[in-house]
Amino acid sequence: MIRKELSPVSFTALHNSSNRHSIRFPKRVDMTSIPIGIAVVLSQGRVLVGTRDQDAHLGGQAEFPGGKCEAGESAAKCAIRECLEETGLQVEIAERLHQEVFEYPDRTVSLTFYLCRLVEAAAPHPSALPFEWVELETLPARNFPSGNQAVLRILADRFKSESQGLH
Ligand SMILES: Nc1nc2c([nH]c(=O)n2[C@H]2C[C@H](O)[C@@H](COP(=O)(O)OP(=O)(O)OP(=O)(O)O)O2)c(=O)[nH]1
Repeated sequence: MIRKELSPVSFTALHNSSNRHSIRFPKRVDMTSIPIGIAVVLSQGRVLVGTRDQDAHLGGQAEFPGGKCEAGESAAKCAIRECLEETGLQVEIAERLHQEVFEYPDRTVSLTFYLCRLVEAAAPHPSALPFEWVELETLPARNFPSGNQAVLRILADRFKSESQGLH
């Protein structure tokens, strides 16, 4: 008989009758959240921030450019597309900052935030746009929805630790 060495963990799992025939799934399998791609566009220590339409979900609150992913679209592509549609600015992804499933009272969204930078040649002056450039330090004081609070903390930490800013 070939005796296979088992680690204490797998040995326990194999001999626990309740585990033997069951497959374990993560506690929460998320089937219903709406995927959202969001662009946190940084340029020279400032960030693009807009205000959500009054009649939209979370109307009147601050927002980064972003929106719902189209069928088959990645959150990253969505963030770039939504940013172009909403602000006229072409951006590229620098890194994924944060992802979380957030439950608002009336809907659950899967928010993926990307740190983005402007693509040099395609940057119209944003002063005429509904979005404005705001100093990174002022973000916590703005009226962002609850789903943005974690990413705001991440940005604040990054800004503190990278005293040169996130250019
Ligand atoms: N754009 C954006 N949406 C956010 C942020 N934080 C946050 O919780 N959200 C939520 C609000 C909405 O429930 C959802 C974005 O969906 P949306 O309705 O704006 O998407 P969309 O532009 O595709 O809208 P629509 O044309 O289909 O109405 O994500 C944020 O910083 N930016």
